[in-house]
Amino acid sequence: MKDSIRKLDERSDAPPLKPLRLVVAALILRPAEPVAEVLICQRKPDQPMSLKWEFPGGKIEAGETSEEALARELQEELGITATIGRKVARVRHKYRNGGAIDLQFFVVDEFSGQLENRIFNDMRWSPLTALMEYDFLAADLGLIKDLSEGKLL
Ligand SMILES: Nc1nc2c([nH]c(=O)n2[C@@H]2O[C@H](COP(=O)(O)OP(=O)(O)OP(=O)(O)O)[C@@H](O)[C@H]2O)c(=O)[nH]1
Repeated sequence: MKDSIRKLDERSDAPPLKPLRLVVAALILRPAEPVAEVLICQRKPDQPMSLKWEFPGGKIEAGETSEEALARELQEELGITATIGRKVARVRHKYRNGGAIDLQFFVVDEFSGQLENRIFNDMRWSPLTALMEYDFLAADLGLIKDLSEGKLL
């Protein structure tokens, strides 16, 4: 008993934990030969983790479902109205700055509106098999390996 109380006390000296950020991202697909293509986006030079590639999306806000949050983000970032499809992956990742994220990926193969780059440094369609050529955010690495090897879709 004494032991566990001491351990709790020790822990209270630690810096406060950063809250887990709940994030959703989209694999927007379009048919192509010989393999389907997915939309990838590059972060701006002045953002944290600058110039890394990621999938469009962002943080879930209070009161939103994952799908609602993703539809909102795609409207804000790309100007499209997307139909959010099935969830294909969920990963937890701790970045070195101490921030942890819980990231869910959904397929989108239907949207209306004209795709428009509103916030990214660059944006392009990549064949699934070419994804490993891009410098992606660390949390995405397992997913892009699976996608590039045809394991997930
Ligand atoms: N949209 C998106 N975010 C991702 C991916 N992978 C990944 O680690 N993230 C992280 O998830 C968070 C998404 O937050 P956000 O899009 O709302 O805002 P942000 O980049 O300005 O981040 P910040 O508010 O933490 O500075 C970021 O910290 C981003 O680095 C991904 O593939 N897509």
